[in-house]
Amino acid sequence: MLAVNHLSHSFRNGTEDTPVLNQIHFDVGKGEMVALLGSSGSGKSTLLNLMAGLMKPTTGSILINGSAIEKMNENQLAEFRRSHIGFIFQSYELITHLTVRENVELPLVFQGMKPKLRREKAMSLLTKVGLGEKTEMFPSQLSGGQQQRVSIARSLVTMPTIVFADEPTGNLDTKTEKEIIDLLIELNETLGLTFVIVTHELEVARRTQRVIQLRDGYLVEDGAWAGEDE
Ligand SMILES: Nc1ncnc2c1ncn2[C@@H]1O[C@H](COP(=O)(O)OP(=O)(O)OP(=O)(O)O)[C@@H](O)[C@H]1O
Repeated sequence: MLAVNHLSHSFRNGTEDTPVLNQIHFDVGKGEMVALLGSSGSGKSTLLNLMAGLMKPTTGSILINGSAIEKMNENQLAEFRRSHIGFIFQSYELITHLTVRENVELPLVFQGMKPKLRREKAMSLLTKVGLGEKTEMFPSQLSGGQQQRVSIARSLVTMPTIVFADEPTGNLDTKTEKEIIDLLIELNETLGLTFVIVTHELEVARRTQRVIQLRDGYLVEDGAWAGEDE
């Protein structure tokens, strides 16, 4: 499903290379739900951006369903991301002048799907995430938790191979955070979707099956959640 092979990444500051990830190596199987945990600056976002094909690694490779994404050119990658990768952002990234339903339909518009079918798919997912009554509203008319539900529905509407989430509960209060985690777990269990969730919220890590911890660019733990400390 996902294989991260001896991945290292450095950023160039002027003439100096600053290593941010060092020899990161792990696999994620189909249907797994993994939390990627680490304190600020540990390299979580960089790793997520590499896995989602938003950046190319300095060395190492990332295989999704057996395809090495770092070897793809721009067009191949865009096409691959459209059909295989879902992404949930901390700040939702919804399009304000489109309705909730239109936002969820958008990835299917890019796939060239016919309006009737994409509308049905969007409505069905919006019902699943508890927004069946809000489909014709605009994002600004919804709460933060509801906007994140729209973003989740949008990330799943293409039935991607893997869904990456970047601090999906980072802007939410504790109660809403719990509801969003419950929803992600339910979607993982009922649809067999594979999730990698970047977080520094221990509550998220406590609830997933597996936690991968980064510290200063190194993978320091990989297994079931075992403690209170980061
Ligand atoms: N474009 C860049 N150029 C130079 N250095 C960068 C760049 N992006 C990130 N870094 C550095 O890489 C390191 C890891 O950053 P990253 O954003 O991956 O960490 P993080 O664990 O996601 O942190 P946070 O939880 O605060 O988002 C940091 O030291 C950061 O300063």
